[in-house]
Amino acid sequence: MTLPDTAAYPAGADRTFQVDLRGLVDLLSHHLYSSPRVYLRELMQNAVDALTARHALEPSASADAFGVRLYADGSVVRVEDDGVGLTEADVHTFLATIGRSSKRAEQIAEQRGDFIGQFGIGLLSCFLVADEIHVLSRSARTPDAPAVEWRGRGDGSYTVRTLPASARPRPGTTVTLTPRADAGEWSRPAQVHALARHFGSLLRHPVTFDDGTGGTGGPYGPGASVNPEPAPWARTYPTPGARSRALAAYGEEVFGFTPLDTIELDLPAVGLKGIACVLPEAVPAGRRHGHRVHVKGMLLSEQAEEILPEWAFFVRCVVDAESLRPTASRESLYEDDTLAAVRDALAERLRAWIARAAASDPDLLARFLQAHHLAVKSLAVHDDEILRMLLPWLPFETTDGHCTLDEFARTHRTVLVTSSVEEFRQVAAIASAAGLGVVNGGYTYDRELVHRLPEIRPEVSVADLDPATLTAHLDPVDRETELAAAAYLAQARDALAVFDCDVALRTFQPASAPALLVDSREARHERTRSQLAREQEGGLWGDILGALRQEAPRAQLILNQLNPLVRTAVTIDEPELARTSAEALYGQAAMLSRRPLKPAESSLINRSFLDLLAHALRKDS
Ligand SMILES: Nc1ncnc2c1ncn2[C@@H]1O[C@H](COP(=O)(O)OP(=O)(O)OP(=O)(O)O)[C@@H](O)[C@H]1O
Repeated sequence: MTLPDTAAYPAGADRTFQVDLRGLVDLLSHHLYSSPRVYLRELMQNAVDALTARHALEPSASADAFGVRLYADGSVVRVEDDGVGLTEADVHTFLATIGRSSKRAEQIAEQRGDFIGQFGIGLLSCFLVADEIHVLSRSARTPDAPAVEWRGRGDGSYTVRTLPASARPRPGTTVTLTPRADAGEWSRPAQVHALARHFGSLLRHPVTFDDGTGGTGGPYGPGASVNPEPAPWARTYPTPGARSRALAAYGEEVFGFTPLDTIELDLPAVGLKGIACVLPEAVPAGRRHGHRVHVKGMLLSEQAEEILPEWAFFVRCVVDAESLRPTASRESLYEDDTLAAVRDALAERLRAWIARAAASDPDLLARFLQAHHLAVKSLAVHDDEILRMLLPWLPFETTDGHCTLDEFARTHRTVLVTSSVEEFRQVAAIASAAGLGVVNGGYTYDRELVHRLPEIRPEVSVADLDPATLTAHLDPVDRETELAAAAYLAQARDALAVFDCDVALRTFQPASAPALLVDSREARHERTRSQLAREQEGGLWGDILGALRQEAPRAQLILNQLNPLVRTAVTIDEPELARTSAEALYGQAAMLSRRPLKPAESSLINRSFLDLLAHALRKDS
């Protein structure tokens, strides 16, 4: 089908895109803005940008010469500023042209960083709560220009008319919205006041709020200040202690927890100031927290993750920066070189705080590590400096209980480390009775970190604990005992051959432990693979598994000659009972290792228990 050309557009002529404003607003409200409440942030931000432009025009004016006045009485919301204002031509160019912003114009390119807005779409957010935007403005750049009135409607139409100067005697702009009934939630006076405080409490220009009651009926105004005090880090305090208490109290007010400590942030190069609050409790590793980011005082994002690296999940920050660039939604930051540099510099500040605590405040360091040792471990793995500073202080699970590596290395010049929690559980009691110092390397980062201990404590050596190391530390029994037990050991080996398990007799403490099953997870996997390969012999799968087969290390059941039960067991001359007792000892040692049991092992435990019970009952009857 060919569309007929209208007379205004001869065939082949260039045409102009039409914009369906309703569709565009719908898109913004569902995909760009998190909530209709952002309309107030956008209006306040435009007012603040207009003040910035006015100050550039009149540099000698004092900082509080120009301000912003908010008004909400339940039926209208008004934002009035003493900013640079607009002429009729400006209105056509900027207000009525979506995507065009005066803050991006060529001639002010060098000043662009002074403004928060730049995309030319922020005003559209007003359509989230109202069908019409009413603007009354008077230009400070062209003081003799008349006042101008613009009415923009959600259907895409607008009207402009000029008014006598008396309609707005002083330069500046007033934006008035009459919120729809369905937007009442965002336009009630108390709500507008709360939103204004939320977004604007750190703004540097005077911002006031009026609820239209003339100060008689309502809690605000006229002229109640939204930002009565400068940011807490910009105030002066009588003592450093008073300062840090005030910053901690602010952190608590903003985040709802009492910080373990408050770290001041100050990066003059990007005009950034703020605080990082150290969380008093551990958070799951890798959970990133949103930080509150203000740009030129205006709260843009409460969920900005980008300003700190991933490892810094033990703090939440509030910062106010001059030259970070928000994205169009304002809810995150534009990833550019400045943001990368800010992230690095803030990370450096956090490291410096850790270093200071390590060097001069052991109590703070201990409380910090108690809550955040996991975060610090993840950091130390990649950060040599943190590793050097903090590795000796980090807690580990060892055969001497939970202690720091430094404490542990004082009594164990050779530190052995297991590769899994399960191996540690198997050997801990026996290794410590044998005088070996073992650290549980099974938790994330731990084995890697323990192996790096000699970098900072060269006198200490670290080795992986394998079954052979442990067995070598268990005392062999004398020849005579070994010979006397030989028959029993042979029967036990035969009974346990199905589990690829060897049996040996040693003496070790504690004497109450009858047997120790020395095995490693890798060895077990290797044996499972070999077994599968044997079962599938000849098939394609069997060939593949067979090709992968290595010399599978065997498990070892080490019987304890010091244990009374074992002493009796090795003298059993009844073959069936000897087998059953060996199986029972194996089953008990496997259960003690707390690793998951294979079905064959569970049924072995079951069977040996019943056999032993039957044997005991037979004997009694
Ligand atoms: N209070 C105001 N005073 C003077 N000019 C204003 C005011 N509000 C809006 N404008 C003009 O209207 C233009 C469009 O505003 P809008 O909020 O849509 O976009 P922006 O602020 O430029 O960019 P962004 O989409 O990033 O907010 C602005 O660039 C500015 O020229």
